[in-house]
Amino acid sequence: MTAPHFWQVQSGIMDEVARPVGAGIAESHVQCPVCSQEMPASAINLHLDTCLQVQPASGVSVKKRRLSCEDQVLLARNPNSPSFPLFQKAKASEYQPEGTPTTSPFLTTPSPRRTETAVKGQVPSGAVQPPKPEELGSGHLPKVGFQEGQQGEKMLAERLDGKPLADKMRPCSLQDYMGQNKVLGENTMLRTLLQSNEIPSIILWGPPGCGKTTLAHIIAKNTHKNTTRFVTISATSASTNDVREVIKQAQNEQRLFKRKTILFVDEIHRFNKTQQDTFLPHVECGTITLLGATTENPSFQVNNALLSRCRVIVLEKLSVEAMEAILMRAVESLGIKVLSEDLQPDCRSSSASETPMYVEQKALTTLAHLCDGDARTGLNGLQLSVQAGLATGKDAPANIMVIKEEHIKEGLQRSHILYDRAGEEHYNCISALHKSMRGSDQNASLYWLGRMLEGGEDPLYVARRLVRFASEDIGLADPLALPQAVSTFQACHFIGMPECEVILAQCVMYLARTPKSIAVYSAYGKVKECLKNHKGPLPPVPLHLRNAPTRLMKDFGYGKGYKYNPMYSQPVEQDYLPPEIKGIKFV
Ligand SMILES: Nc1ncnc2c1ncn2[C@@H]1O[C@H](COP(=O)(O)OP(=O)(O)OP(=O)(O)O)[C@@H](O)[C@H]1O
Ligand SMILES: [Zn+2]
Repeated sequence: MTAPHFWQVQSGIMDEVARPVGAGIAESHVQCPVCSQEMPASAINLHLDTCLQVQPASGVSVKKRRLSCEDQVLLARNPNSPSFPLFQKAKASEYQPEGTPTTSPFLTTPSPRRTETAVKGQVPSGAVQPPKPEELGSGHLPKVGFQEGQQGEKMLAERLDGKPLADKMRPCSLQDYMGQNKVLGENTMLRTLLQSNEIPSIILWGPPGCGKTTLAHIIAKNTHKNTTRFVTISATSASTNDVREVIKQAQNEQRLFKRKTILFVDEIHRFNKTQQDTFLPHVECGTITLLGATTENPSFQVNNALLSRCRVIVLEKLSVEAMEAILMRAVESLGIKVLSEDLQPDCRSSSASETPMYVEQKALTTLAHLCDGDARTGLNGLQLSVQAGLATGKDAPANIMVIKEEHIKEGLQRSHILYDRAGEEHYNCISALHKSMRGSDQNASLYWLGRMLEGGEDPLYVARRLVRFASEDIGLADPLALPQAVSTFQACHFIGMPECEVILAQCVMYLARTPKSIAVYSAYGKVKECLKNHKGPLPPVPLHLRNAPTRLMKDFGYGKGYKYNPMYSQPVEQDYLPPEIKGIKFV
């Protein structure tokens, strides 16, 4: 999630000051493994370059030095080294809010956002037009170009420093916004509205990294700059007071300057219903145009009154083609060349004056498939792979660096599978598993199990569901199912993931194959129904069914007339239900 820890205000007339909500966030610090010096995570790679040269390359121990010479070399050159990914990952996940001062040379070049004021008034109003070169936003990196060998590498490393690549590549115009044709294609409602400069309140609903935040920014950029201002808050960090403050400012702007406010609320589902209510009157009277983004089904998570005043736009996971286009644009911006399968890099021309890195077309395609429609995962995966490539160094004979499929796979961890343990996806998948087993489809059942486990689901959560299924859907058709499921639960409890996955798979297949019966489940349902619908006091337990452990109870007639079945050789005629409900059939 993009979830900025502060809110920022942008306006076409002037860039208003971004005000942090709560304490500002400090950049995380890491310790240099070579000299043990502490520094911001964004500075570690540059520092390592010099630090490794300054430290003597012998085995002699130096004060404060912790790693051997071999360790340093491994660390610097080998992406498989256990300590290697630490830095890369810390860098990739590290969040740098807009405007945070940074030492990265890349970010000290004027960013298009900062030059925004210079181009005000030139932005075509309304209509979606190709951006002019000077308007190209932060989504365009200056290309690395053809640099002298080592220097080219260094430049590339600098391009990757600071903010995650995904943030740097965020498109600023619909031109660079890939996919989502169902909602943005020709003659779609949204495109028409954008072209006519009519922005309604909108809730953007879609999986992580599909472009909700990006689209909101593009929409905001498309509106009349001098009649609208754009404010961003994130429901993960903003309080109700922050919301009130935004609304107050919006009212002032409306009153004093006749300017409307577009308020983008990221992860709007994180606001509770009362907080959502705060917007309501202001959305209704038009002081605020609300753009909300959510990964959760808005019909559960967003206030009904608010929902009825917004259009819900459903964004989908990005297609593989859209992902490829997004990756290609990033690769181009970084000055990395793409190697198609038949095209081998020319060793002679890849001398000192060439761009330092290539990426195999196949590797890009693999990445586009693996990131499961999440552009942020895709771009960050690319960033990790390039950084790994830079650390590995050039291939000796050809003297070039090539990012291959295996580097990509290494860069992406299993977390790429779209699975939200707390959210809707969690319920969708368990429901799909339950229904597949009920339908005796062992194939589909196994698939849904895999989706959950590979996505990081708690195996005990799945096991508990299997226990319930064994009774609810199988019951007496196969009374062995229940002990199977209970054993599965216990086994998962003993051994945990990943070993318990096959145990769960065994049980899932057993439950899918075995005969089903809901007789017990529905019979018990009838009993509950009967109890719920009973009018007046519940009938007393018939005296003959009561136990009579004391003299007094016997005197009251407890147990009187009870026929003890084993004493009879014939079936016994005896009522076991109170007379009031005699004759009701549950089974
Ligand atoms: N349709 C797209 N076209 C081009 N780039 C995209 C697209 N969607 C996402 N991206 C890239 O992925 C990054 C993350 O996208 P964005 O923040 O818009 O996702 P999101 O849907 O808001 O995700 P989350 O719910 O996790 O906040 C962007 O910075 C951008 O670089
Ligand atoms: Zn150091």
